[in-house]
Amino acid sequence: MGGQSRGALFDSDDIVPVLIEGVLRLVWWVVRTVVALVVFAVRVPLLAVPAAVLVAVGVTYGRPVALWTTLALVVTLIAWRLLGPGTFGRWVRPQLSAAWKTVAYEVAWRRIAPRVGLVVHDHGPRRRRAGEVAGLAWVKVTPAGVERLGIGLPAGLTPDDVAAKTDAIAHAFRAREARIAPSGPGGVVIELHRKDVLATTIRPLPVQAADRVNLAGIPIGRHEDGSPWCFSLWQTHVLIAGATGAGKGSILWSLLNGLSPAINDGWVQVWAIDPKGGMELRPGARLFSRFEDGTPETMCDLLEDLVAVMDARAKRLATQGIRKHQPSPDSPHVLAVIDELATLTAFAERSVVRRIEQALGLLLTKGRAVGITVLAAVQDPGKDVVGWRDLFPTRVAMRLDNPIQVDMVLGEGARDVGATADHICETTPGVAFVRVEGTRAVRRVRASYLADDDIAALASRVTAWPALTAPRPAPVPAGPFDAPAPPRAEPPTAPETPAPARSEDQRPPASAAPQRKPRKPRKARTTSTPTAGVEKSATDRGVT
Ligand SMILES: Nc1ncnc2c1ncn2[C@@H]1O[C@H](COP(=O)(O)OP(=O)(O)OP(=O)(O)O)[C@@H](O)[C@H]1O
Repeated sequence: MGGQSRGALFDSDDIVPVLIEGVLRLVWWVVRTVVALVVFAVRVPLLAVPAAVLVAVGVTYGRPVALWTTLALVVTLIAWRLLGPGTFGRWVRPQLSAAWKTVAYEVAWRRIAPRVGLVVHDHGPRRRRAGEVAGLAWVKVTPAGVERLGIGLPAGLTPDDVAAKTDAIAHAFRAREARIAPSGPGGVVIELHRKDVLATTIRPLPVQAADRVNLAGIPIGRHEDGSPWCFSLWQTHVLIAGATGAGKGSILWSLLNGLSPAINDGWVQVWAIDPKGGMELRPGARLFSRFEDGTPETMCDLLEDLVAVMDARAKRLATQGIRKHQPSPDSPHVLAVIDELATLTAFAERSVVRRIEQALGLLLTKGRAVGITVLAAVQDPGKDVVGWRDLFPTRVAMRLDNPIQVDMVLGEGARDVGATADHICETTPGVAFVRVEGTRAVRRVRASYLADDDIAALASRVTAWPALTAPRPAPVPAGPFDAPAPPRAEPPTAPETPAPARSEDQRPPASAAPQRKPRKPRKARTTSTPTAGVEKSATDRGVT
């Protein structure tokens, strides 16, 4: 009676088939072990190569020599750790921890993946009994201690399926947070964060007057992996959303700090509106070519003046057959900063609200191509900016009140792939989530913090060039239900000497690229920054 045992190859009790089966199984086991060793050696060369060398030394020269060699290796590593902790932390520690964590994760992943549901089952007629589990392909550890798991996805699983399980994966591996990072087709990368490397305040990056500013990558803080957080103002508009005290100001000041050499050289201008009465931006008024913190009407005027500059520039570029604006001191890139978009229209007359909305709409739809970037901050991404949100290609989610707001700011699914902006702690202002360009993945970042002294030092070493001017378009006629607009408020401290008219359409064509030219002697001039209230001549300028 030879009933077939589970997994037996031959249905027989004869000795020969049993022997053949035994030999086949042994060969299969040897092949699998060799393949596993080769895979291990490829994945963890730092462990495999020394291990192979030590085995070779032991076989060739005997065990005592192998033991002494091992001891020498360990002493060398300890000495390196003590004498050069920087290079050890950069080159050796990530490799060593990846080596042993590869082994640990190999074991743990097989247990955890099916439990969190990362498994697919066949539904066709040729059903396999066991499901196919998402496989662990590799393990890496970054110098900042982030553990990255490369996962191969079997047919039927998508990165979104893994994203939906990030909370369960984080808990299973006892990590603080798990996030999905970009990867090629058929795979996904899970990042496990065990400690908060962004817990401490980041000092502002030192900026020299001679530094070359790259509008497509202004360093303003740090990523979680320790690399610099570089912010692009090139051909984009920026929306920063965060509850009160989230640290929106730190992103703004870090940007101004990074831009300061370009502001000083005149190929970047900042036009700023502070509807909260100048609380946030007034200390940096010298950096702004235009600054308004007074009435809604004056802020509206600033936006309409910028629309006029935009239209004049668009006309000039079209006449010259240029499709993309290149900033230069003759035709600078303009960054329009609005600190608290909702307050801008909250207390204005209806007719002024309409003018503001029209001007803002024009800047957001037509400004990018002609070198105008709008950067707006909001506390509530829902009610405050629901109509504008999609016109801001770059969005930053700082500490928010609920998960719905996270998706409102960063786009649908952002919360699922790990943008837990609603979990950002109140004790870490300046922390934010941003999208990784061109992907659905998100990254956690922190902006550097400029204290009042840093802002004062920044403002003392940089002076903005006079604001561009261009003829204003005719105002939109008031509707039948609009309240009559109040007379235009005069700036409280208008400069005595009018700013030199640097009309866009009168100036020579822009140079090809933003280059630091030797400073040309400039006539004594005043800024058109009425509320700055200081006349600034070229000799006043602190940066050389
Ligand atoms: N990047 C940062 N690092 C450390 N501390 C910060 C950072 N940013 C802000 N802070 C601290 O948090 C406080 C609030 O920051 P900030 O005023 O920029 O917040 P906010 O989002 O602009 O708030 P509100 O919308 O109410 O103006 C600051 O006074 C400062 O003490």
